[in-house]
Amino acid sequence: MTNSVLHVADVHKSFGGLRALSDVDLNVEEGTTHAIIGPNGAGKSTLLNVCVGRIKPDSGHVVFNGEVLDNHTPDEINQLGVSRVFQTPEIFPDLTLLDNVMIPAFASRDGSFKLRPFAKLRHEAAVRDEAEKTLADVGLGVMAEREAASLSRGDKRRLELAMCLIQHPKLLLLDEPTAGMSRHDTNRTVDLLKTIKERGMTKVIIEHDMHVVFSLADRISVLAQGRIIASGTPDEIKGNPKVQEAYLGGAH
Ligand SMILES: Nc1ncnc2c1ncn2[C@@H]1O[C@H](COP(=O)(O)OP(=O)(O)OP(=O)(O)O)[C@@H](O)[C@H]1O
Repeated sequence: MTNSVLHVADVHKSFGGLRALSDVDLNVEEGTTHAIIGPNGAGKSTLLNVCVGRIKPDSGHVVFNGEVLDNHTPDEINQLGVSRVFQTPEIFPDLTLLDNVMIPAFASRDGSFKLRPFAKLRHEAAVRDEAEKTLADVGLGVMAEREAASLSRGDKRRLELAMCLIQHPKLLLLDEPTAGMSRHDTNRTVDLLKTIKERGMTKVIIEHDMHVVFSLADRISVLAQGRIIASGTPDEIKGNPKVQEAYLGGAH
């Protein structure tokens, strides 16, 4: 029997007169990679923001691992095991890569990092080892002592991914992880995400690059004008005329 890690139930969200999400239902099964695709402005980022508690829906619910998230802050949702890689990487530019990865590791081991940041130094050696290993996993091992500001855009995204992975999230949400990357960097990122998939981590990925989507996704949901117009396996989505009309046959 499959196990739903993330359940989005009948979510609505408007910004003023604009309906960004209407009647959105989504089920993400444990260990799968679920892609959300759709044209620009379809509501994909809004949906991820609702899932991580950055945007509160007007109605409907998000349930993670059986827990209703309605009243949880983004920090609490992160502590429950949900991590997100943003469209614009959220890193500490003045710190080294190693420090960037150690910070969320302290947070996930000891509760909110903001509370007692340096009371946790006894863990430092173990955390440092794991941070070095995680940087190596994402291909940034040799740059561990460099300042994060000096990285290329693609490497910043890989760094942010390392910052998520070290938290061992149950659910990883990726908002256009290959946007702006060269084909070479995109392929490296796809390989990395495949490795993570082999470890059984559940992922939701927003992506415009269909090569990436069809390389990684077990299931795909298509958003258009704030509504899910189709959900299914990659083959079902490829053959769905509504999807071809709304998305695949369009500008993308
Ligand atoms: N904070 C906000 N205030 C007002 N309107 C917003 C806000 N956030 C998003 N929107 C609008 O909601 C709609 C959905 O935006 P969203 O960013 O979720 O789409 P998207 O599918 O992620 O688009 P893209 O692929 O271009 O990133 C758009 O019309 C956008 O302009």
